[in-house]
Amino acid sequence: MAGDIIALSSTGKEDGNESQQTEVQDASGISGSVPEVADGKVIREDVLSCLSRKQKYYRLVLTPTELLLQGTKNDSSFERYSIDDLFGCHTLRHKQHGPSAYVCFYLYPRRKRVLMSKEKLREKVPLVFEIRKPANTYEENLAVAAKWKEDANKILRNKYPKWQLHKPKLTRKDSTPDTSGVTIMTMANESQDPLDHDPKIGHSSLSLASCLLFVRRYLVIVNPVSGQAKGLPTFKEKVHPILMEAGVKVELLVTERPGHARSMVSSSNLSEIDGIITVGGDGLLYEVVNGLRSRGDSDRISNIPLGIIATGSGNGLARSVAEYSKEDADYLKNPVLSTTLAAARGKVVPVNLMEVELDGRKIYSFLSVGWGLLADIDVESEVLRAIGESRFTIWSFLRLAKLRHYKAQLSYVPCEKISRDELNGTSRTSLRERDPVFIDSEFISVYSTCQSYIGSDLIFAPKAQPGDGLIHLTYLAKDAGRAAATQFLLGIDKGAHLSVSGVNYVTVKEFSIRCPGGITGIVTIDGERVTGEEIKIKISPKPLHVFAL
Ligand SMILES: Nc1ncnc2c1ncn2[C@@H]1O[C@H](COP(=O)(O)OP(=O)(O)OP(=O)(O)O)[C@@H](O)[C@H]1O
Repeated sequence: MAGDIIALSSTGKEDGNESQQTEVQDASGISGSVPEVADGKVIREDVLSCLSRKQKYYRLVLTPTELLLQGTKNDSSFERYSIDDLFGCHTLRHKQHGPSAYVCFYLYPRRKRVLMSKEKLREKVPLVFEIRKPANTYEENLAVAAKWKEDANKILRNKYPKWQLHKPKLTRKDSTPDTSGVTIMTMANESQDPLDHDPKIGHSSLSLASCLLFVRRYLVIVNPVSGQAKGLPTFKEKVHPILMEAGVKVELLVTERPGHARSMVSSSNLSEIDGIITVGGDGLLYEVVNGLRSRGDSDRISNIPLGIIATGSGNGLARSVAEYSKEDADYLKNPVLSTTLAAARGKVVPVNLMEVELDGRKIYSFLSVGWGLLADIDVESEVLRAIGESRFTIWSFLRLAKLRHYKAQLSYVPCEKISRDELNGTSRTSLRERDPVFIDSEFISVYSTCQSYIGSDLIFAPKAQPGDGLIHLTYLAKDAGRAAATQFLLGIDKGAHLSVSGVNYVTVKEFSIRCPGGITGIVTIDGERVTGEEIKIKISPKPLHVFAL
């Protein structure tokens, strides 16, 4: 622990005053001026002792867009961190109650992991600085540390306005939402500490200096049996610490049975909840989306942003959202970190949602509606669940060997994006609708999605864009034959299935399937089996809002 620091200078420029060129001479040996910064503003700067680095002293500079570190005497270059990579800031104190206070910045920048590789991936870089002026009491040092924290959090709040939701209500004692008999644990309280046992900081002797000012409140729903049944430990060890760093207060629901999440979300008081995070797969998310949309109360509640921590065996929406926000590489390497940071950041993207009408019932689908070959494989291969993902390959061969055809009338309204050139600056709607199409035939498969990926590595609609209002529909009629069906299945992991001869691909705003005497065969909505006479699907006018970086 740094113990002999003397005469540190500090410059705090409240409310974005003009930058001053400040000379610093102190025990650190760092001298020189505050750098010219890109946006011309220095909000706060100081020379401080850094606990999370081997080198002790750094000049630390906070601007509205960057955190800069100058480490070496007479070195005018600065290590630069974008504010976009800052996910939280807290003040800390030593557990032995010395006079020093500390400020910690939680950064997750992209860095090269392997020396020769060009690939940069997100990685935690916590920066802990000691505030200790010779004559100051702990309270006085804490006041200086708190200024850094306030300034950093103010920048984040200005940049990400969702951070300010419900702020006035957060000062009162914890209250668990009315959960209609469902047990929800309040996870975070003053004694919990995102730093505890953090090996990257290497100072388990530090704890939070004052109680966390929670700026947002999330309901986290964990399916403990999803994927490899590691949902709960994953949440506790990898997700919750990052949410705490970002000042998120967590209400936790661990599901006990199928349908639990849906009943909880559809009936509880969610008025103080700023986001719902699912830790599981698409099945858990399906329950949450339908539970939310079944509520009769305000649009704000049914449109609460959703976060998806992908720990299930099917994570199509999480993968699609990572692609929309250009976080693919990070997602593929570490889906839990990538999706947790998105939830912690609080930024959202609009995501297409389909409204499915099935014999008078309304069901919401964020991923896919399938009938025929793909739906058969998805559902019937459940009997081989124990063997993992290879169940799909085995069942595909079985179904191709005994190809089935289903008689129906498929109708759809083709719809496409109007190019920017055609729009030419006018405020016309960007979708063009064409005349309805009716096809009476025997079908091998009808499959639709409104996202790019339908599984972690199945790119079904490469051209899908977030919230573009389009359903991507494919169908194979009987005369396409087995060869086309085989090519179709083989091409899905690369998006090559759409160019197979005999595969029809259209973008639509609505479609329906009618069978004489009711739909035969299996119909799936987001992988869940449904039954009915007639099914009508259209794009929902209200998209989902999903956390994305
Ligand atoms: N505690 C529980 N016990 C058993 N099933 C549950 C529980 N909680 C939720 N479920 C059900 O588990 C199903 C699958 O959940 P989820 O999508 O999170 O995991 P998954 O591993 O991706 O599963 P799948 O491969 O079936 O999609 C959901 O339909 C949900 O209703």
